[in-house]
Amino acid sequence: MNTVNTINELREQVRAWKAEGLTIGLCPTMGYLHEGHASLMDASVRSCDRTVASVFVNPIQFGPNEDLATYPRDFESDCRLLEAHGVDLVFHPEPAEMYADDFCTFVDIDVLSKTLCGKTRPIHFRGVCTVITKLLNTVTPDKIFFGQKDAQQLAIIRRMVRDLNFDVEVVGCPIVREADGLAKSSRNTYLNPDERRAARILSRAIRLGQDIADGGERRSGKLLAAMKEKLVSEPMAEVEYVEVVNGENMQPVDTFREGDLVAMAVRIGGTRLIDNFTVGQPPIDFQEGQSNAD
Ligand SMILES: Nc1ncnc2c1ncn2[C@@H]1O[C@H](COP(=O)(O)OP(=O)(O)OP(=O)(O)O)[C@@H](O)[C@H]1O
Ligand SMILES: CC(C)(CO)[C@@H](O)C(=O)[O-]
Ligand code: BAL
Repeated sequence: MNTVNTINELREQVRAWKAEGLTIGLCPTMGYLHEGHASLMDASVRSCDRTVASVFVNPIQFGPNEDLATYPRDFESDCRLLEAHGVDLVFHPEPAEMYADDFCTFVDIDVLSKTLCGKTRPIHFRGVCTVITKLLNTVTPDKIFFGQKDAQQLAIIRRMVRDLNFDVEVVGCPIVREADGLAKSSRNTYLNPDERRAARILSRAIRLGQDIADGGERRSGKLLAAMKEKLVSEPMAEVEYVEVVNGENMQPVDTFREGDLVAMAVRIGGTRLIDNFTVGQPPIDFQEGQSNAD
């Protein structure tokens, strides 16, 4: 596995592979990798001849009061995971390589970025769309892989690719969870043991929502009321939002149907966690009694 730090080196490697007729998969990440990220690498390695992973904590997608400075980083451990999962090339640029001092071109997306996480993170998706555009223009992959954990991000990238005619297939990968149901996330490392236990409430509320939807309920208000009640039963949980939105345009719906998205952001202590399910997906599985939080 090779590591490159510059756009030019990345382009050079990609050109050589393309000259050989090889297909390329791209997995963008912010590092501090776990099995959720590994599932994207595995999907790419299975279906593309070569896999590129990027490890870059993208400063322009963080708001002024967010955790850019403290975001966890461990590039050596990331490389071990990437190599073990068959990644061919890691792109690990410095911020200055991606954003020159006079950088002033952004890719912004309307409508889909105004709901859910976009309400409290108003510049976030502009930062994501801009960095993904730069990566797509450099790597020109056949496929790009994203996790369903960041469901709004995935919907936004699908729309950006469609609206701007990028010649790439966007592949969404299922949420990978801990044994006790918590969605794997780099930010889980911020949780102290009590908070980690409290964080189980997100997946419990997801499972409750799935059971209610599977039981035939179609009124968003009823579903959300039950999920909120479950979430606030955990004293450490502070609900930012729980919403039901159309699975494609991310706009709220009063009555939901298969393919719609039920998404939440919840603070546990100081840590903001997200989770979601798509209506019609099989119920999530977790072990009630046994937990790696204990
Ligand atoms: N548990 C997971 N299951 C599946 N995909 C995941 C999971 N966690 C992250 N991903 C995906 O990995 C990619 C990179 O995500 P990122 O580096 O932000 O990791 P993260 O663990 O989600 O970190 P954060 O703490 O920022 O939420 C994204 O496409 C994201 O959806
Ligand atoms: C897609 C991404 C790597 C862009 O910086 C980031 O938003 C993430 O890790 O989900
Ligand atoms: N996975 C989303 C990256 C972020 O929260 O900035």
